[in-house]
Amino acid sequence: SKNRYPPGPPSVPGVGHVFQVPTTYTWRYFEKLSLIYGPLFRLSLAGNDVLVLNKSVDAEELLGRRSHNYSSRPPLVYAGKYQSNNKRLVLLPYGPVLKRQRAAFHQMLQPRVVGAYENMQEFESLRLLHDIVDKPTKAFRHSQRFAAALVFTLSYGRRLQDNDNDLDSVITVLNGFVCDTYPGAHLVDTFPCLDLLPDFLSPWRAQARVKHEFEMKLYTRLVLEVKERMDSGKQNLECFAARLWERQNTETLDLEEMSYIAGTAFEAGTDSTAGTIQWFFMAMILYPDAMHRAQVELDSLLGPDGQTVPGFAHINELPYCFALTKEVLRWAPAAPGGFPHYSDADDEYKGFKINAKTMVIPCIWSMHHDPDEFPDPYVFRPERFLPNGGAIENDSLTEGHYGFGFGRRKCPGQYLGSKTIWIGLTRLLWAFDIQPGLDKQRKPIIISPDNCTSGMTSKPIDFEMRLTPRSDGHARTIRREWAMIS
Ligand code: HEM
Repeated sequence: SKNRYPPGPPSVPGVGHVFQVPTTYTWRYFEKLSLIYGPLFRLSLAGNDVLVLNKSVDAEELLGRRSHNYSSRPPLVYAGKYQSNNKRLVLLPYGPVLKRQRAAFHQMLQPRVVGAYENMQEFESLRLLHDIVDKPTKAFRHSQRFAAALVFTLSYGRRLQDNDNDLDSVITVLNGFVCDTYPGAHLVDTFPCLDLLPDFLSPWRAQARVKHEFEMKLYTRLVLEVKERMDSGKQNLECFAARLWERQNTETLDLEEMSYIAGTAFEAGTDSTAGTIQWFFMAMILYPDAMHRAQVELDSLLGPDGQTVPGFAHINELPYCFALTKEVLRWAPAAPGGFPHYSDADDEYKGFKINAKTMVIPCIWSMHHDPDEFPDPYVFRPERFLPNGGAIENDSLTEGHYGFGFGRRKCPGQYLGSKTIWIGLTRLLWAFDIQPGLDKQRKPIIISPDNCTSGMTSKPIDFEMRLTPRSDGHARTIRREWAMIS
């Protein structure tokens, strides 16, 4: 029948599944439902249709091949209208503003261009190693700084200051934003009629506006600083914000939009990249055999004495490190619940009706733990990505998993992000033995991937670990190389 909808759990008249869908760790709930109702199921949030996709074939078909219909985002009153003044790329509906902003991203982040950032990635990853040699207990913080420093330089054409004020500010923005955008986080997003209530009955509105002002102050200051440096003519600035100022002559980008475009690169690139590195630390503690195999590969190429730091020049000769990077992106996707897409028109798929204005959630967690596609999906096993007799040159860090999303909304930072992860992980594996922290009885502290944050992105909650240089030679090389370039 034309009116047959995908299956789903029984719902309550009027509100649908509003009170059944948890507001945290939703991907785990979706995975459970998919075992009962199948890979494609439907929920209703107070009359708004939600379609959850748990198999990659369905996501590739709907969000990929039918992307003309599934490339919008569900309207968010709190985070979209009030917090972002409808200008933040990641929440924009499909249309001319989104296309303009994505074109700006594409100019800076397309595969042809990202090769030019390798020096910067090698520089910052050496700093990461040096920071850890200096203060090994702060590895989480160092990995956050590593991720942020790269996108900061790319966005604003200068290095992130050592006092880290800008890093702290963007982390404050992000910690709020990844929760505020989560489906069900704010009642007004489920019941938009609440936006009709006056301010004195809607304290959330003032709260969202305060957040807007905070992030505007930060992002506007940063793009205006770039303009000042351009006007002073002292530097030939090669950065995202400078390109945006140049485009202003031909396009109508207002200051707020420019601030959000550059700021989005800073925030989107920091959170997901740092989170992935933190998941890597956990994987190495839980699966030490994978770490040792990668170290054997590195030592047989570069020698065991730690005299040569691996770099992009070695990427094709380190297939296991390449596969390990992909396995981290699969095993613990940075955005496990996926970013919701939104349909524009009615559609039919596999005999099911999909209404216009359906929120379509590609549950990356379920797809990456689908045993038909990834046998033993909960086990961390880089071997599953080892090129089968083929050469690594023909492989890609962004293919074979769904960590960067789908279709026309697929992550524009995927090429930069995946290479940042590769250089970060490969150098960490070369430099350190990563082991669990010890409790008071000197027994290894047990850690679990279940102990993670919940929001649009997810990362492990900070845990104790020991990072020890693999030899004095490794530590000496890191100090020497850093002294030479810093
Ligand atoms: C390991 C690193 C990264 C991961 C795992 C990741 C993952 C994702 C995912 C899953 C999406 C949603 C795609 C969809 O809607 O289907 C996304 C969107 C986005 N990412 Fe990334 N990302 C990473 C790094 C970056 C970097 C480095 C940047 C920028 C410099 C970036 C900028 C963005 C932007 C702007 C969007 C929104 C795109 C849109 O709505 O059209 N990401 N990312």
